[in-house]
Amino acid sequence: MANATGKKAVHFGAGNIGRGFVACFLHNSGYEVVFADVNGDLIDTINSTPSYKVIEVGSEGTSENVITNYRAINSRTHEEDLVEEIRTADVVTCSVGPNILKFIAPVIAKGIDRRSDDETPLHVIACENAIGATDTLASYIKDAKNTDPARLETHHLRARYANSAIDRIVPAQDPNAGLDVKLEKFFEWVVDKTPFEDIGIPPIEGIQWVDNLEPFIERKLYTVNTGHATAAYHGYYRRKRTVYDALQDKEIMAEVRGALTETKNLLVAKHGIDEEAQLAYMNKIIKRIGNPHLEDAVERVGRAPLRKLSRKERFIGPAAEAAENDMPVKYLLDAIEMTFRFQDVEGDDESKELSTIMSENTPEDVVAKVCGIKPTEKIYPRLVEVVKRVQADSQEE
Ligand SMILES: NC(=O)c1ccc[n+]([C@@H]2O[C@H](COP(=O)([O-])OP(=O)(O)OC[C@H]3O[C@@H](n4cnc5c(N)ncnc54)[C@H](O)[C@@H]3O)[C@@H](O)[C@H]2O)c1
Ligand SMILES: O=P(O)(O)OC[C@@H](O)[C@@H](O)[C@H](O)[C@H](O)CO
Repeated sequence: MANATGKKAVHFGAGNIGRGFVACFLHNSGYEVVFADVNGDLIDTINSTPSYKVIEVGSEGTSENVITNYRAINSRTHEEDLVEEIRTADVVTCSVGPNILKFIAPVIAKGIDRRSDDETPLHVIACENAIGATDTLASYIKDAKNTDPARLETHHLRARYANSAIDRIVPAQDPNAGLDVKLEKFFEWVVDKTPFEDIGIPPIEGIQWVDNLEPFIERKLYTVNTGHATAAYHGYYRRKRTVYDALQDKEIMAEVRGALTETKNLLVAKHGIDEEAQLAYMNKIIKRIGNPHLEDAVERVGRAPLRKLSRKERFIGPAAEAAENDMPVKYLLDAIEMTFRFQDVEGDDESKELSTIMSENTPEDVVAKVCGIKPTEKIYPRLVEVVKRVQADSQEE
């Protein structure tokens, strides 16, 4: 909905990818950005800082982008203000983490419900590392707890939802850097255009609009994130500080190449991606995650191991599907084992929960609960063996 000052986007999650990528592209496309977050200090800093820098770093040197025209609202303490912003926004985006989508859904539902059926519907795009993240958000928004079932029939007149695949490495930032964000130069933001076709796609420069997102999101998650996480978990186990440090170790590099060769075989067979093109993509990704300028800590990349060990995620997703098709999964299983060993890491609640789950459950129950894999699936006995090995080592320690 265009207002007197131009286009407006509400973005949930003013963290690394939010400030460094999504808001930067929205700003460069002429949007005013209203950040919604729950971190009070961050909200205050955003509201008292009129501009911040997005700093791209790489072997080609450094370049800077200055971001202005934004505000922030605390979604915990100022819900009514946020509902009004959503009522009058053109776009809602988010990068809060896949497990947080259920918490942001109620306020988005209220904002959508207040919109007029006669205006252009709100464009909603979740920017998370997860397959179908916008669909997940939409299902929470449309849940009877958040939207009156009687209003669902006309909901499409007030909001439309498009899945996306977002790719840019944004490491944890220097705590003294204020709002500035240091990140890699490379970016890719691919969005399904089909839900917006009859209402017009939002004019966000840099988005690649596609008809079929599945190959893009699977290629991204099963290459960038599988490779990144493989390096991080092997690196954590071998006490490396950053992903760059991990990749200097020849054995870890071989594990990363092995895992990405296994996902390459699956992606080529499943989506008909050209093998040479996927090999080139894989090599480019290995170079990107090994960017020495990013200082990307293994703990950030390995964060939330329970999420990363879940059914549709970067390891279990491709490993289960490849095993079902009798394709090799040795390196993926090595990486899965390292993920199960990522326990009790300071500042990572899921790594603590993982430790409890591992100590209180049989290997079979762990595979069922954590990975969502059934005994009838071909990968099942191999995962049980992995869990047994990790549990046995924990008992010895
Ligand atoms: N950092 C990257 O390289 C990168 C790249 C692509 C995609 N992503 C994805 O983007 C998402 C965010 O990652 P990040 O690295 O920016 O994390 P981050 O921790 O830097 O940012 C998350 C932000 O969400 C906020 N938040 C938490 N709960 C909230 C709530 N209920 N309402 C509003 N805000 C809330 C946090 O306060 C924080 O500011 C994840 O899904 C991640 O997988 C990250
Ligand atoms: O954000 P996560 O926890 O899903 O994964 C950690 C990193 O692999 C991820 O943030 C990458 O930096 C990003 O996906 C690159 O596009």
